[in-house]
Amino acid sequence: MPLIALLPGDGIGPEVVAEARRVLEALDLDLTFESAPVGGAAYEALGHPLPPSTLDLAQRADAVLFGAVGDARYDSLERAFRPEQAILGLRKALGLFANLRPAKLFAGLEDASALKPEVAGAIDLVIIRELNGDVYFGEKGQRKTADGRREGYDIMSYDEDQVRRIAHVGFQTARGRTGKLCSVDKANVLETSQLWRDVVIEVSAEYSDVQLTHMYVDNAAMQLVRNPGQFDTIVTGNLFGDILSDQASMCAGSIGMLPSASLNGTGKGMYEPIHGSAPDIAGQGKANPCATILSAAMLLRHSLNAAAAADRVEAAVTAALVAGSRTPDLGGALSTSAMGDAVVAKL
Ligand SMILES: NC(=O)C1=CN([C@@H]2O[C@H](COP(=O)(O)OP(=O)(O)OC[C@H]3O[C@@H](n4cnc5c(N)ncnc54)[C@H](O)[C@@H]3O)[C@@H](O)[C@H]2O)C=CC1
Ligand SMILES: CC(C)CC(=O)C(=O)O
Ligand SMILES: [Mg+2]
Repeated sequence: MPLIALLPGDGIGPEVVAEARRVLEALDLDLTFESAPVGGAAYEALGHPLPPSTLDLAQRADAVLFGAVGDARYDSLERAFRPEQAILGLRKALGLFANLRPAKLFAGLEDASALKPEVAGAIDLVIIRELNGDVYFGEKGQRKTADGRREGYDIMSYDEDQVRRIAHVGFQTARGRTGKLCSVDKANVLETSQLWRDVVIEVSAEYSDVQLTHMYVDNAAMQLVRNPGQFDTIVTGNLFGDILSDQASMCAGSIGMLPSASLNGTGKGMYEPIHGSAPDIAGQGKANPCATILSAAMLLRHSLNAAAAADRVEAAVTAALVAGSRTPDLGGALSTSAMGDAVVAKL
């Protein structure tokens, strides 16, 4: 019986994870669930954002369903104790180097997109974001310059093995879709990106069936709103992927719609919406649970080998949206749990 670790976290995390759990339970798949605190909730309960008991559960489980972490009230803590360190720590400890962030416009959401309907309608892409390296995991700190001024620093780096393994994920993903891979970097300025580009080109020799292009990240940000339909698979680093996926979400209607899968090549994975803990709407029943429900579908597909069940969940989300079910971010008035009800009713 597969064990799913539920790590709801902070803010809207518990609200959206509760709905995704209901959807998974409604499938009657014989899953077991175990929950543990993470982020600010874990700091309050156990004095650390990623306590050993939570990490142990994540390591024992077949898959992890994660909500979100973070709240301004922890922003003055020493960095090691801040909620966000929990998500970074889990990604590192579980070796989750490949983050898949699909962005497509669900039927009927053209009016929710920030783009013109005819532009938004073409969006169907996946961002493959490297998740274990880059500036997020480099040496960082604050120090004093020789003349006594404060200076902050974060080292950006990738080694060739890190780039190679995510490049393979990019090429393989593109191969399974329309065969177009766009590698996004900043090779005109950054040495980290130059190595990235060189290694991606080397790996491309093994994928002659995939059409590889390169784009600078600033242009990619612009092209995503100008013509998102030109992209199929994007492979990029941790920082650029983080930013571009939030942007892509709004092209597709709402940040409350985008799921993600974080994988390490073993079949085990962590699944989470791309959004954060949204303190501005937490506790008000306004959060859109679809990103987390769709993350649960990715969990079924990638970790439990249950593609038919994943298809069922995705079809139920589509059917609920087509029937007009909308949370406030999509221009509707349904509460988080009413949106969950609408999806469960369509399973
Ligand atoms: N993976 C994680 O746990 C992440 C955590 N964070 C943390 O979350 C906290 C808030 O960060 P923000 O920059 O405000 O980003 P955020 O993604 O939490 O919120 C940005 C905006 O999107 C809205 N939003 C987000 N999810 C939504 C949903 N499901 N339905 C409807 N509206 C939604 C929020 O209300 C807010 O206006 C911070 O502490 C941050 O560090 C941020 C991003 C990812
Ligand atoms: C809080 C960050 C570490 C994570 C983030 O913004 C993301 O993964 O999208
Ligand atoms: Mg982010």
